[in-house]
Amino acid sequence: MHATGTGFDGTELAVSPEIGTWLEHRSGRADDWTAADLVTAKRGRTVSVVIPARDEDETVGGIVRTIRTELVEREPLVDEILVVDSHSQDATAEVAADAGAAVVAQDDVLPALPRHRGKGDALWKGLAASHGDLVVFVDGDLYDFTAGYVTGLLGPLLTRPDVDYVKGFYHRPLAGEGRREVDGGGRVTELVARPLLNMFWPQLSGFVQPLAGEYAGRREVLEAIPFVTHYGVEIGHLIDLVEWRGLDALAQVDLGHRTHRHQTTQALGRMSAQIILTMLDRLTRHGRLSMPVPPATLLAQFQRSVTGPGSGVERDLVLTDLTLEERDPLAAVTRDTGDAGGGDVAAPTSECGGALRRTA
Ligand SMILES: O=c1ccn([C@@H]2O[C@H](COP(=O)(O)OP(=O)(O)O)[C@@H](O)[C@H]2O)c(=O)[nH]1
Ligand SMILES: O=C(O)[C@@H](COP(=O)(O)O)O[C@H]1O[C@H](CO)[C@@H](O)[C@H](O)[C@H]1O
Repeated sequence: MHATGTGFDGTELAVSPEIGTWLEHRSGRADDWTAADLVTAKRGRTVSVVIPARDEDETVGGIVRTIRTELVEREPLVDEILVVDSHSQDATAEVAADAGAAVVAQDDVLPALPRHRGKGDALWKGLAASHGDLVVFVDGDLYDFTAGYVTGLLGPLLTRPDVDYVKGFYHRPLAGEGRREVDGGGRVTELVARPLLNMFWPQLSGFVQPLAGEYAGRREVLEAIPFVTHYGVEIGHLIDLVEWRGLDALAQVDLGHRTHRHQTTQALGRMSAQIILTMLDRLTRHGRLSMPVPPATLLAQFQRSVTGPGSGVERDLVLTDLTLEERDPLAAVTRDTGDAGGGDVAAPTSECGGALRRTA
C-alpha cells in the first residue's frame, strides 16, 4: 500500500507499524476463497445470514435469492437466511419470505424485553433469533450485492481461528437523482467516524470502511458485546471489540463495490449525532473522558416549512431524541432470563451522565 503525506516540517508521515502490519496480514479479498473451499472448511460449523430490513421491499428479495441460489442450493455454505422486519410499512416481510428467507418481526423477538427501534436493535434481535455458529450481517438496501460479500466475510472466520470479527470494505459511489460521485458514498464515515476514530482509537485507522453494514463474527463473541440500538451499533462494535479482543482478532475483506439506497443529509445528521454520542460514551466508559456536564440528547434540525409561514424563522423544527440506548450482551440477557423467551430485564443503568440509558 502506498502512503502519501508530509508533516509541517516536511517529514514523510506514516501510520504506526502496528497498523502497517495489521493491514498486511489482516486484510483480504473476497475472491481469496471459493464457496466450495469454505464448505469444506465449515467442519460442522453452521452459518446464519441476518438481514436487517426497514422498508426494503425493492432490494431485499434479490439479496435473499442470490444467497439462497448460490450459497444454500448450489453450495451448502449458508444454513439460515433470516430477515428482521424492522417496523416496515411496505411489503418487506412478504418479499423476503417469497424469496426464501425466514422472517421475524423485530418486536416479536424476546417480546418481554423493553421495545426499541433502530438498526442496532434489529441486528441484536436477529442474533437472538438465529442459530448459526457464525453470523453474517448484510444490509437489505444493496443494489449490487453478490454472494462474494458472504464468502469474503466468512473466509477469515472459517480459516483463521484467531479472527473473531470481519468487516467488509468496498468502493462506495454516491448514486441517485441523476448524480453519481464515484467515491462519494460513506459520507458519515468520511466526515465523522474516520476523523474521530483516528483521534481516539488510531489502532482502528486501518479499517477502510469502519461503518460498513456488511460484517460477520463468531456467535460467542457477538453474544458477549452490547449492541447500541441505533446507528451507533457498528462503531460501538469496533471499539468494544478492539478494547476487549485486540486488533489482531479483527480483519477486513475487500468486497469490491457497494451501492445502496442513500439517506438524506438530515438523516445522516441524526446518524452522525448517534455515532458521536456512542464514541463519547465509550471514551467515558474507558476512563478517557470525564464529562461533568453530559452531552444534551435533543437534536433540533430545520427543514422547509410544510405548515406555511410562521413567526420568525420560516422553517419547521425536526426534533430527535438522541438518548443512547443499547442492548446488553445477549449471553447475559438469556442467562439472566433463563431462556430466550423474555422475563424481567436488567434494571436500566445510567452512565455517561445520563446520555446512556441501557436496557437489556
Ligand atoms: O431502524 C432501522 C434502520 C435501518 N435498518 C436497516 O439497516 C440497514 C442499513 O440502514 P440504512 O440503509 O438506513 O443506513 P445507511 O446504509 O443509509 O447508512 C438497511 O437494511 C435498513 O433497512 C433497520 O433494519 N432498522
Ligand atoms: O458509511 C456511511 O457513512 C453511512 C452513509 O452512507 P452513504 O453516505 O449514504 O453512502 O452508511 C453506513 O453507516 C451506517 C452507520 O454505521 C451503517 O449502519 C450502514 O450500514 C452503512 O451503510
